[in-house]
Amino acid sequence: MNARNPMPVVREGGPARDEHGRPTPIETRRVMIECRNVHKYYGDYHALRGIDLKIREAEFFSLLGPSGCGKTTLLRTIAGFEDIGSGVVLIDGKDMANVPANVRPTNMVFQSYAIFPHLTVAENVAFGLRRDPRSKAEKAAAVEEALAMVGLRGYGARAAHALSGGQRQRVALARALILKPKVLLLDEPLSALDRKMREQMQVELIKLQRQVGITFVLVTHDQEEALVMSDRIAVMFEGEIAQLSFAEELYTRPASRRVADFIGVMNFLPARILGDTETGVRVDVPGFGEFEVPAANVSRADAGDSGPSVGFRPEAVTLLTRDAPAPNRETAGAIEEIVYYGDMTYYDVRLDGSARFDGKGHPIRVSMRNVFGRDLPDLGTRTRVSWSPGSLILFR
Ligand SMILES: Nc1ncnc2c1ncn2[C@@H]1O[C@H](COP(=O)(O)OP(=O)(O)OP(=O)(O)O)[C@@H](O)[C@H]1O
Repeated sequence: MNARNPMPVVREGGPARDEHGRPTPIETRRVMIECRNVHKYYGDYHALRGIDLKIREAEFFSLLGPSGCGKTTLLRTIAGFEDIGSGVVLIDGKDMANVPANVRPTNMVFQSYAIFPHLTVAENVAFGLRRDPRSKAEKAAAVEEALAMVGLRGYGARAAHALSGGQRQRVALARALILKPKVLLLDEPLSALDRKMREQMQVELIKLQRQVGITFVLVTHDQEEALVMSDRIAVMFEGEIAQLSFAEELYTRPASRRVADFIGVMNFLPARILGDTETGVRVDVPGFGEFEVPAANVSRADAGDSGPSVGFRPEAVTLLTRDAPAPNRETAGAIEEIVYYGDMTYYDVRLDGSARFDGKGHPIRVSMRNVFGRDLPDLGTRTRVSWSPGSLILFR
C-alpha cells in the first residue's frame, strides 16, 4: 500500500488489489471455502477420506482426478447436496453444517446445461431470480447484464432450444451468475462440447472469472483443462488429495510418481541410488550414467513398489540436430517412433545402454517444436539427446 492510496482497491466481490491494480497473491487472500477433515460414506463405501483444503477469495480452483476419485462428491458436499459423515465445511467463515443448499452462497453449473428448452434465453436466465423481490424492469436489466457478461448480449428473445452447445452453457453460466454467488461450482461444464468450442470456452471462462472476481471451483478429469484454467489444483485419488499446488508447480514438481503420471507425459527410468551427498543424491540411471540429482529435485514421496526412478517431461530434454551447439550433457540413441502433432512432434528414442539394468531397454519420449520448413529427423536415425540433472526428478 502506498501513501496516495492507503486503502486496498477492492472490486465488487473481487480480491484486494495492490497499488498497481494487480490482485494480491492467493495465499494472502481471505479463505472462501474450507474443508476440515471431511469424510463421506455411501453405505460402506468411503468416498471422501479426510479432505483438508482452503480455497481462497477470487481464486480459480480445480478438483482434478480420474473417474470415481470423489471430486464430484466433494463439489456436491460444498454445495450442500450431500450430507457429510464427519468433518466441517465452512464457506466465507461460516459453518455450513445445518445450512441447506438453496441458502448457501454458492451456485452450481452442471455438465448437462439443465436449461429449459421451451423458454427463451432471457426467461432461462431470469429463472434464477424467480424469488427476487425486484421490479420487472430491474430484473430485465439484470438479465441483460448477465447475458452481456457471457457474450450473449441481444440473445434474450431467442428460443433456448435453438442454441448451440456452447451458447447453452453460456446461458447456464448467466443464470448462475445473476444471483451473484460468492462461489460458482462447475461440474465438468465443458465436457459435452467439441474440442474447439471447449478450448474457446476455457479462455472465456478464465476471463469471466477475472471479470466477476468470485471464487470458481471446477471439477474436471482433464488435466490439460485444469492446467489451462486454474490458479491452484487439488489432484485427488480414491477420496484423498494427493497434491494441492499451483498449476505450474504441479506440472514441474509433482509430489509423487502417481501425480506425475497423471499430469501430462512423464518419462520414468529406473534408478540405483548410490548415496546422499551434501547437495543432492547420486544415482545411476541406464542410458544416462552416474550423476547427482540436486536436492530440490528429490521428491519426498515414497516411490512405492516400482522402486526408485527418475522422471522427466518430454520437453525437459532436447533432441540435437546436427548443427546444434555443444550440449550440457548428452547421450546417444536411435529414434524408434515418431508421433507428429503439427506444431510439435514426439520422438521415442532408445538410448544406448538403456537396457543395462534389466535387459529390456527403456525408450524415452522427447518433444520438439516443429519449425516451419525445417526437415524432421527420420525413423531409425541415430541422434543425440541433451539433458541436465536439474531437469530430472528423483522418486526414491
Ligand atoms: N449416490 C451414490 N451412491 C453410492 N455411491 C456413490 C454415489 N455417488 C457416488 N458414488 C461413488 O463414490 C465414488 C466417487 O464418486 P464421484 O462421482 O464423486 O467421482 P468423480 O471423481 O466425480 O468421478 P466422475 O468423473 O466419474 O464423475 C465413486 O466410486 C462412485 O461410484
